[in-house]
Amino acid sequence: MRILIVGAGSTGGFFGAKLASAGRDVTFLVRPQRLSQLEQHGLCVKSPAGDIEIQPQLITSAQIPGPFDIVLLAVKAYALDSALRDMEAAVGPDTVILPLLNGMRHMDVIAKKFGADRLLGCVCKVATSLDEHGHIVQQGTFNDIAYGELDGSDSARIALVHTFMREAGFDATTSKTILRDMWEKWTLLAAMGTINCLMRGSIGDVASVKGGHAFAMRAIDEVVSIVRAVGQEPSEPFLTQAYRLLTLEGSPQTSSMYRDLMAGRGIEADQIIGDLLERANAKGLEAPILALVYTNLLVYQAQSGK
Ligand SMILES: NC(=O)C1=CN([C@@H]2O[C@H](COP(=O)(O)OP(=O)(O)OC[C@H]3O[C@@H](n4cnc5c(N)ncnc54)[C@H](OP(=O)(O)O)[C@@H]3O)[C@@H](O)[C@H]2O)C=CC1
Ligand SMILES: CC(C)(CO)C(=O)C(=O)O
Repeated sequence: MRILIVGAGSTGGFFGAKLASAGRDVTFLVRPQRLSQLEQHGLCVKSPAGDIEIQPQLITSAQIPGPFDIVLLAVKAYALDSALRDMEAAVGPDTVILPLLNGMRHMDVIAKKFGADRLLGCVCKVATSLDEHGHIVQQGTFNDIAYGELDGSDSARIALVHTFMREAGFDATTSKTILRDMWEKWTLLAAMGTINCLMRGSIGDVASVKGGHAFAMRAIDEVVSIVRAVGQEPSEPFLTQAYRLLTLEGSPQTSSMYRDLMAGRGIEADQIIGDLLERANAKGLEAPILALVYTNLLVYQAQSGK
């Protein structure tokens, strides 16, 4: 089986480097700037679990040789439309597309472009960023990826994807509740992004100051009540863990959107916050904290031009 990873950034590069190190057939679809960076310096992952350095197989859009078995889509939401155009030649009748993107909006966009039958649900949990040399830097050691058919069924192709992904140096699981998993991940991320970006600090920074815990609780409550109304009911174990994680004193946890904001990079304000706010507004739900953080992020985007 062959996988094409679209985007050799912090998530695509991370999982791709692990898969390639485990001997899988991995090709990265990249754009010219990343191509020359990776050709010169290789693909490096700096991790507390051990560094990895590989010489990746790289192609640009014009060099796609034909359909791949799996396409792992690992671009930011604002780069989605152009990435879908660039990867067209890699998608054939039997290709399965696994998107690593956060949120839910991309699912409709991909299904519209390539058909829902080519799309699997997918969630990844890893904390990675690119440093100034283009190296992937992992915070913490968690590195989970889960995937499943959108209708929760068992299928031959899920079994094949799992055979390819498992035992490659990260935690790979199949899920029969992948849509709920994606909504839960979005819940976690929207709440975490709100706490980090509005308060400009890690979960622990916010939890340790007067009023910080109460603010975090209000932000989580708001996101959870919206998700209950517009998405899928989160499970009790997820909620227990989310409230604990997002109010934990001493926790250095930050969301990737916050890390991007602090580094002056582009952010996924629309995909992670705006889309949820829009869904809440469409149902006539109050969402004062989401509205506040969304405006805050739009100001950052307007000021930075990102
Ligand atoms: N980082 C994290 O900790 C986590 C991120 N996520 C989600 O994963 C998704 C990807 O994020 P992340 O990996 O961090 O993003 P990065 O910005 O680190 O990487 C995205 C990569 O996509 C490349 N790219 C963009 N457009 C194209 C294209 N048309 N063809 C080829 N390559 C392209 C960019 O390359 P170029 O240099 O050419 O711009 C860049 O290297 C996001 O939705 C994010 O929310 C999910 C879990 C954790
Ligand atoms: C799991 C988590 C919160 C880790 O950073 C993430 O997915 C993200 O930040 O995008």
